[in-house]
Amino acid sequence: MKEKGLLIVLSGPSGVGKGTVRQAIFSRPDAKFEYSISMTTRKPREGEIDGVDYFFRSREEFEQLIKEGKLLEYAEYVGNYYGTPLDYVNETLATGKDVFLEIEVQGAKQVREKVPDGLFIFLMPPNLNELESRIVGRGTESVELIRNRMEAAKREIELMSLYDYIVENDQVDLAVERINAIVLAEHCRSERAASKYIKMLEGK
Ligand SMILES: Nc1nc2c(ncn2[C@@H]2O[C@H](COP(=O)(O)OP(=O)(O)O)[C@@H](O)[C@H]2O)c(=O)[nH]1
Ligand SMILES: Nc1ncnc2c1ncn2[C@@H]1O[C@H](COP(=O)(O)OP(=O)(O)O)[C@@H](O)[C@H]1O
Repeated sequence: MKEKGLLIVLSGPSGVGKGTVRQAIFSRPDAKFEYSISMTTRKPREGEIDGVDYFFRSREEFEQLIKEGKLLEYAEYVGNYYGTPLDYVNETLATGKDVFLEIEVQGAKQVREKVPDGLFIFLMPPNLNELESRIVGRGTESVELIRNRMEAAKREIELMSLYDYIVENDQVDLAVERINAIVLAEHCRSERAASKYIKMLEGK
């Protein structure tokens, strides 16, 4: 039987750079993980494609999926639902591939409870001033909302003890290297996983 893949969860406070780091990981031709495309009820932004960036669904459709137990986790974030399709994760892990989730902290907490042997990585800002500049720099929020975001970020940072590793996102490329190194180290911890990794290096 094939050894199951590793479930890798990248989370962290809003505005820390989760989406940016995830895109950098998957824009590399040698990306070793499978990205789980999330479902959301938020409207597509310009250039976003259904089935590539997200599976865009109506609230009714999303609530039906919740009822049917089709989501590994879900959360409501700034007025929209976001969730991880369960079947894709299970089926991909069963083929021995590592699955990568980039999700906000409430969802990550649910995954920690359901998949305790996953690899949980918390992305940290270098400091709170820098986090605030990134939220402001993104230009999507009003002054009032930025204050709320900063308060929420402090509460989100308190949840970091639920994670296996903390990665500082001072520079995107460095954060990507750290994440890749952590996954490699995790594979080396178990002998069976190490033999799987050797097979991967051999291209089998
Ligand atoms: N719980 C959960 N959060 C998700 C999922 N997919 C994306 N997110 C998070 O939802 C938040 C909002 O994402 P998005 O609307 O793309 O806006 P962004 O703030 O520009 O990244 C980000 O923190 C994502 O990490 C998911 O499947 N589940
Ligand atoms: N290492 C970094 N240094 C400087 N700016 C960054 C870095 N990582 C992300 N950013 C910027 O911070 C803002 C928030 O990033 P984003 O990926 O949307 O965060 P999140 O997905 O965690 O909410 C974006 O404008 C992005 O370009």
